[in-house]
Amino acid sequence: MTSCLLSFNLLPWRGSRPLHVLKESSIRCNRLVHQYATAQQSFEELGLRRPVIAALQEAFPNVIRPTPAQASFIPALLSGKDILLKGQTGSGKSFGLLLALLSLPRKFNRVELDGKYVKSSTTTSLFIVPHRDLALQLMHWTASIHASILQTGGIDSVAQLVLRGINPIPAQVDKIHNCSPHVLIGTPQAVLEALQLESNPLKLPHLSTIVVDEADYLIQYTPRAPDKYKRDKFELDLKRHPSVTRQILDMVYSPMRQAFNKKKGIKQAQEIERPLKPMVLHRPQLIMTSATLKSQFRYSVLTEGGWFRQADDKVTIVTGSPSEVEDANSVMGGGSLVHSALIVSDDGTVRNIPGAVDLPTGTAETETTQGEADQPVATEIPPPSSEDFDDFTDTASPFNQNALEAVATVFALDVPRVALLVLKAAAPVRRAIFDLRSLGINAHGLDVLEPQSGGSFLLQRGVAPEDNPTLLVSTLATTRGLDLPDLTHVFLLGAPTGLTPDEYMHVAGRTGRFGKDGTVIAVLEEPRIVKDNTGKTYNQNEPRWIQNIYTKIGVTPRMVAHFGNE
Ligand SMILES: Nc1ncnc2c1ncn2[C@@H]1O[C@H](COP(=O)(O)OP(=O)(O)OP(=O)(O)O)[C@@H](O)[C@H]1O
Repeated sequence: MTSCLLSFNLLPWRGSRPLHVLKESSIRCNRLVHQYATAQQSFEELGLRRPVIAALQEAFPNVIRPTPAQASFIPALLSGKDILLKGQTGSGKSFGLLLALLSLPRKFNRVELDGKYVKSSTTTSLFIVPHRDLALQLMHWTASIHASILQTGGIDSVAQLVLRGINPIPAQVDKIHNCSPHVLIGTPQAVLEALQLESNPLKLPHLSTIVVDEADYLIQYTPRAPDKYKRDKFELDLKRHPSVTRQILDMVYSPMRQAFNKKKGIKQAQEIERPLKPMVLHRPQLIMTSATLKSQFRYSVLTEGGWFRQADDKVTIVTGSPSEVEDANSVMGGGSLVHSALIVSDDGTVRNIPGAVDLPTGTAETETTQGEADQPVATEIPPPSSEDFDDFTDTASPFNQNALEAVATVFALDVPRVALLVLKAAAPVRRAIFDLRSLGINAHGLDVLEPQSGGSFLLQRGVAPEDNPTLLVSTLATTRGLDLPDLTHVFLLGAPTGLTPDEYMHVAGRTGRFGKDGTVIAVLEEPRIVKDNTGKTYNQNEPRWIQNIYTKIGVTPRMVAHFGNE
């Protein structure tokens, strides 16, 4: 406890929050984003604390001024507003949110120490992310910034993790209990487990802020189905089996809603107004973000959950799209993404998808209008724990070897340093690595904790040697939000039925970030009849599925030069 009491001074800014500086309905708000996007504000002007900015400049000298997205949401966050934030992949959302959370005034409790009551810092914000590697990435950014603050205290008082599969949750909770971090970063399942412990030190309703990153992945929502019966059924399922993140948010916001409703006799979820007692009054500011927050998601979380404040001027909706980006080189997410797809026949021949063109085409990521019934379901899948791979020589591979060979060919010819191969959500990563290594590829499971397996690219911004490029292998479940600055190519192995344009865009968005170019190549099987797990047969047409996605996101595929189109 003592070290923590000493080190909370690390973040000494305790000025009162400015009053709501932005007054906008969601529509007016979009205009405001546009205005911000062209303004050349500094981090200081946005309200970040000076020590945080100084440490940022020391730790990340390339981060000179805010991105348009950051310029839009940082002032809103610091003014205490709830925020729904949609911004292009690689536009600095997670990074900027972290900077803003580090700039929030620290919260304090009175605790008994040696018979006296002293002020002790408590956790100020909770940052919920979908998977372990993203949590580790945020922690690494925080640690780099913290290391650059001259007036040092322990990193534990600034940020801590709550994650499954590293230390037992009770041990992590004890650490939080002994020294509350300013920002707690965790995955939903681990946070829920921590909350369910008797010794739970996380007083969620006392937090200043809760951030849900990749929110449309973590929170299911009622689809825009034309059929009322289907909608009602979906709603009922949601109530019966809420996702873990829904459960966490309900734990925080439902009691307040009920208290308010009881007091006011109002049935609908309402904003808790000033006249209530302070204990009931406080509700953590809520921020949800993703590159793909569809209007139906926004509507759903703003109305159904009862989590967001209801008053218009207390919720900021920030939506970003490439059309708002005027100078591609001056902002992130402005690089050009090239999309390609290869079709692999059973005889091993490989051709480009019909309609692929020979000329470079820019990206045109637009909001999609597809039905939203196929939402991805967030699952926490542990990454491969070790690089000592089993010998699979005597067992049949579930992977199409011709498809892996196509990946290996493009990788060998085109990838200068590092590429990412994304498999279906539950695919056996270790087996894929074994197969790729048999083809002579320097393949590793993407694992932030292993330097060879992504850690050096992800955390230390290391540069992969050109003489032996690396192919990192991960799954659709574990790539969201990850930032691999050196990445030039993303391979998507197959197009699982149900892959949504949103999921595709998140995968594609691992490259082509901060003004750099990137290439996304889907490697697909010929249309065929396949059996599902229950033995039922269905038509699998991966090329058509990907073509539909291209149409919905408005891109024209480009030919991969080494292969023909017949
Ligand atoms: N203002 C800035 N100037 C330059 N680089 C920045 C700035 N802000 C963030 N970055 C860098 O941009 C990268 C991407 O940021 P981040 O992961 O936050 O993007 P994102 O919008 O959350 O992406 P995604 O939607 O894919 O999760 C990081 O490497 C970060 O260091």
